[in-house]
Amino acid sequence: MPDLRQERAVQTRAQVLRAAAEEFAEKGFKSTSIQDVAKRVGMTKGAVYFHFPNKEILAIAVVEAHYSRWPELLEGILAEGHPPLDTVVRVLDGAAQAFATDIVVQAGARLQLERSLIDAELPQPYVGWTQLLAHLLTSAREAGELREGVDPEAAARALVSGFFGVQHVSDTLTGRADLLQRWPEFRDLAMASIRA
Ligand SMILES: CCC[C@@H]1OCC(CO)=C1C(=O)O
Repeated sequence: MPDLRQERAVQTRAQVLRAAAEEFAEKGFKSTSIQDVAKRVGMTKGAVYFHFPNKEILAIAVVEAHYSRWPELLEGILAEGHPPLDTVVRVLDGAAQAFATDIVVQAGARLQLERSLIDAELPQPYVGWTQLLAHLLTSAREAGELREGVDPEAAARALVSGFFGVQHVSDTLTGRADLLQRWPEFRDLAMASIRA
């Protein structure tokens, strides 16, 4: 018999995390209180503190949930067996979709922007994406898909900066409403410059 109490606790933690993501995405770290999160999820403050002893720990959990999306996304695309450069495009298109629609991803991005205001050890931003793309772009070079002279590490850094900039500009100007139009504009330019 599965431990129903354990199952309940896992569900409650997930509900609190989502409510916190909605609050953080909307108002930012400083303007969000545990009380706001509790009210949003329809629980007592004590119930929230049981899962997350303070707001900093809650912010870390939201940022970690944000980053947990990417290995899942990559796994699904790798299973489809596309050539490496096509995989790069699909992974970044998937990330754009997530930034446009996933409140946990949006909250994680905002918390990372506010990291200097948060007294917590948040994961270092951008490095995970850079390593992921550098690995795929190295495979693309080995498969002859990259233009002569394109360095996979440099291209990975440029793609991460470009993607970050596009989603940030879109968020600032339209709350990411135009992200799925704006992202392909940059993507097509960038891919044309590195494709063999
Ligand atoms: C794929 C671009 C990188 C991505 O853009 C926003 C953000 C949030 O911190 C990112 C990260 O930390 O890697």
